[in-house]
Amino acid sequence: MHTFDASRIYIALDTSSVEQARAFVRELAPTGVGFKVGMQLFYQSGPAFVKELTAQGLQVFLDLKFHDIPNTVAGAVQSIGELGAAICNVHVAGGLEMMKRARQAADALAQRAGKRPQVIGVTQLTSTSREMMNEEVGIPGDVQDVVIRYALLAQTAGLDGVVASGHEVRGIREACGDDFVTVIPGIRLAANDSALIHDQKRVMTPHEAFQEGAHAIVIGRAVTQAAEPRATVEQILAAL
Ligand SMILES: O=c1ccn([C@@H]2O[C@H](COP(=O)(O)O)[C@@H](O)[C@H]2O)c(=O)[nH]1
Repeated sequence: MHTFDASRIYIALDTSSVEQARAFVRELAPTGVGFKVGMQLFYQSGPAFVKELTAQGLQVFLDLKFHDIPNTVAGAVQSIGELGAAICNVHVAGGLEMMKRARQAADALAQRAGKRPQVIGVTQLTSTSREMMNEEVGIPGDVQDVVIRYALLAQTAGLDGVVASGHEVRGIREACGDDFVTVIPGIRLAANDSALIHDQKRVMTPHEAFQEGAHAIVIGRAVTQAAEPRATVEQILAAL
């Protein structure tokens, strides 16, 4: 039996079929974890699968990373609002006005339905390295500095928090305060095993991310591609 609040861990359901996703949910829900539905699953299973999860009382992070003009993003938040997800997200790079409109749409939902998802901003993807950011995308400086700047902008817009890597959590908490939510993907069980890091660049173990002060973490392949996903989650929880 573990004392750690398992709902601070979201398992990324990046599966190629809804049946596969359901099988993971059946196996892992008893551990108390939440689930992240991203583009791969949402674009095939649609809102119905999100509702299916929230109707069971499961905690869902709907990771669709909206990035469009303010009016369209506000409409998107309104559309997904009634699915009952705990968290949804937008790209900070969409700008202040876009983020404000996303938050307003969530507030309008709270007025109508009595609750709303937390709206958080994606800073720099955990698959982005300093070289990629500087040379490919053309944003100069340290990733950490850019992420903190984005986090401050997200906070100014009224967002509840950000998605970042574990390497930036401490800086975000210092800049934005302890209540500003940090949700951390790029989680690997052995951060120094390059074969298991896949396309991620800024990685950390669950223990390290929570030590840094993460509010929640996202784990995908380290669990879903494990030989025994349930035992892997239990081991992570026991170590926390
Ligand atoms: O910066 C980001 C934002 C989102 N993600 C998402 O998290 C999971 C991570 O999956 P792993 O298999 O654990 O790498 C995935 O769904 C991404 O879309 C992210 O990795 N980084």
